[in-house]
Amino acid sequence: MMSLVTFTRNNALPLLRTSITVRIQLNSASLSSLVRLEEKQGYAVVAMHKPPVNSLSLEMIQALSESLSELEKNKCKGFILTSACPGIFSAGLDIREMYQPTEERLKEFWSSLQTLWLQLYGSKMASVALINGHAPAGGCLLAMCCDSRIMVNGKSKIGLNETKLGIVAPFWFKDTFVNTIGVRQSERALQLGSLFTPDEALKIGLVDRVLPDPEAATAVAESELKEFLQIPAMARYLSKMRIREAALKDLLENREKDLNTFVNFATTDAVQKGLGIYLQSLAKKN
Ligand SMILES: CCCCC/C=C\CCC/C=C/CC(=O)SCCNC(=O)CCNC(=O)[C@H](O)C(C)(C)COP(=O)(O)OP(=O)(O)OC[C@H]1O[C@@H](n2cnc3c(N)ncnc32)[C@H](O)[C@@H]1OP(=O)(O)O
Repeated sequence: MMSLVTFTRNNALPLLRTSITVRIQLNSASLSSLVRLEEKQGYAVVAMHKPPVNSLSLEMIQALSESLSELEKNKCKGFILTSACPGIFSAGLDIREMYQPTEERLKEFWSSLQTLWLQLYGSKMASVALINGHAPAGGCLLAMCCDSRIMVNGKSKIGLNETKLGIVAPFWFKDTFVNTIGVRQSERALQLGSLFTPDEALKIGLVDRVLPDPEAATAVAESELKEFLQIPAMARYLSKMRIREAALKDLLENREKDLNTFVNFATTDAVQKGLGIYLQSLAKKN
C-alpha cells in the first residue's frame, strides 16, 4: 500500500526555552495521504492535500484528527495548518457527505467533525493557519481554531457562508466565530453568509495579517508561530482556555443533542433540495 503520509525530515531542535528537545517521530503507516506532515525545527507543518478543493469528507476529517493525535503523541509544541492545493485552503465540509446520505455515515461524519473541532480548538499546541486560498464555512472554522491566521492576498475569500446554502452554522461554529470577531460582526455575517476578501477579513479581525504572496505569508506564519512558542507553554494554553473553555464545554456536554439536531436538520426535504441545487450550481460552473 502507498505510504499514507508524506514526510520531510529535518534535524529537530527545540524552539522553546521551556521545552525539552523534541524529535517528532511521526508514524507514517497509520496516517492518510490526505494530510501531509512536515517536520520542522521544533514544530510541524500540517498541509491538507485532497485535490481539487480540500473538501472535508469523513476521511479527510479523520485524517486531520489522526495527524493532530500523532503530533500530540510526539509532544510537538506547535504547527502551521495550511493547504498543499494551490489557491484553496479548504472548501469546507464535503457537501456530498450531507446530500442523500445514509444515516450511519452522516452520524459518523458529524461525530468526527465534532471530535476534530474539540481537538483543534482545545489544542495545547500553538497553531497558525496559513490561509493560502479560499476558506469558506468549514475551511474558515479550521482557520479560526488556530491561534493566529495569516492570509495570502488575492481573490480568495473567507467566512461562514452556510446560509447561502440554506443551512445553519451549528452553535459551536457560531461560538468560534463570536470568539474571533465579536458578537455584532458575527450576527451580521452569519445571517448574510458573508465571504470576506483578505483585506475585509483583516479589518474585522477574522485574519491577523495579509501578505502579498505565499512565500511572504509562509515566512510570517513561521515567525508568528515562533513568537507563540516562546511564551511559557502552560501559561499560554491556560490563557487561551480562558477564552475557549465555555464553548468547548458546551459541545462536550451536548454532543449527542448536537448530533441529533444535525441529522434531523440535514435530512429534511428542504435542506436536501437546497444542497442538491447548490451542488448542481457548483458542477454547472465547470
Ligand atoms: C437549526 C440547527 C442547525 C444545526 C446544524 C445543521 C446544519 C449543518 C450545518 C453544516 C455546516 C456546514 C459547513 C460547510 O462547510 S458547508 C460547505 C460550504 N462550502 C462552500 O460553500 C464552498 C463551495 N465551493 C466553492 O465555492 C468553490 O468550489 C471554491 C471553494 C471557491 C473553489 O472554486 P474553484 O477553484 O473554482 O473550484 P470549483 O468550484 O470548480 O470546484 C472544483 C470541484 O470541487 C467541488 N466542490 C467544491 N466545493 C465542494 C464542497 N464543499 N464539497 C464537495 N465538493 C465541492 C465542485 O463541485 C467541483 O467538482 P467537479 O469538478 O466535479 O465539478
